Amino acid sequence: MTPLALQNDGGPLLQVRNLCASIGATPVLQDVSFSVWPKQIVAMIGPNGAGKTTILKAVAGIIRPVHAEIVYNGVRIDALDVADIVRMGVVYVPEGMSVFPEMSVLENLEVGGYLHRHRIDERLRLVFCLFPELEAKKRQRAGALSGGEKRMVVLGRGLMAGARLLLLDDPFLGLSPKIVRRFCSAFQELRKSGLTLLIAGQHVRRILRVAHVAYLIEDGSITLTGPGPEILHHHHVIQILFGDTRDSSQSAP
Ligand SMILES: Nc1ncnc2c1ncn2[C@@H]1O[C@H](COP(=O)(O)OP(=O)(O)OP(=O)(O)O)[C@@H](O)[C@H]1O
Repeated sequence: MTPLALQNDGGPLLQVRNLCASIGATPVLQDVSFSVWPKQIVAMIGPNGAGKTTILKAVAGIIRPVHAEIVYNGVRIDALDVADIVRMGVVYVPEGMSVFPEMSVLENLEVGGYLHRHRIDERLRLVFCLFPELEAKKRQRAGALSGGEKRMVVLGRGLMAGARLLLLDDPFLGLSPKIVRRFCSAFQELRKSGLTLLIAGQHVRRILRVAHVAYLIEDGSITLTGPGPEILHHHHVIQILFGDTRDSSQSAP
């Protein structure tokens, strides 16, 4: 896999400071600050409704924060449009398996690359290298794919957009343990090739096992930070996310 170049001077790739966001009149995030370093896998975990998706969408420019300073690769992005943020390499990959069902797998992937048409072949090679089954089915209707394959297309579309920082919203939702393992390997491959991943979601054990750094979000604020495997064993995380006092690494998922 070809390494992807980034102009980073050794500092954080993404710095979010004092992010406050509301949905309608309801405050959802309060003073969220965190950093993501290049080639890291960073996790955002927390109970339902804690604000994980809102953080990803604010970074991607999909939700306009009430207040924030968001710096990506040395450039302030919190007032930019979504398309400009995508062009810089920050790509939000939504949860779910939404594909254009009547279009082919290849056409679905090409839709993701419309902002970077000149490097479409290189990105297709990356997607097909990660998920050879998509290459084998590239002329088939995307609507006929399995759930796991559709999820590969959704991630593939994000890669086709030229992602350097992938914002992955609940990437394991609805997937079998076998496909979850495939995606974990794909994430590690992407990281080795130079990408940085910010993963939010409910499959906490899976996510924390691959995360260099994890942030626990509760009621719109960061309440705990640490290396992924350490957070997995933290008594507060076990209590609020697993609802018991057993060692969280021992049970599925
Ligand atoms: N479209 C919306 N309209 C109204 N409230 C919303 C909307 N989207 C999110 N919210 C509220 O914002 C808060 C944060 O939601 P968010 O989706 O960021 O949480 P989350 O941590 O990603 O949750 P989950 O793990 O359940 O996806 C929740 O209280 C939610 O009810």
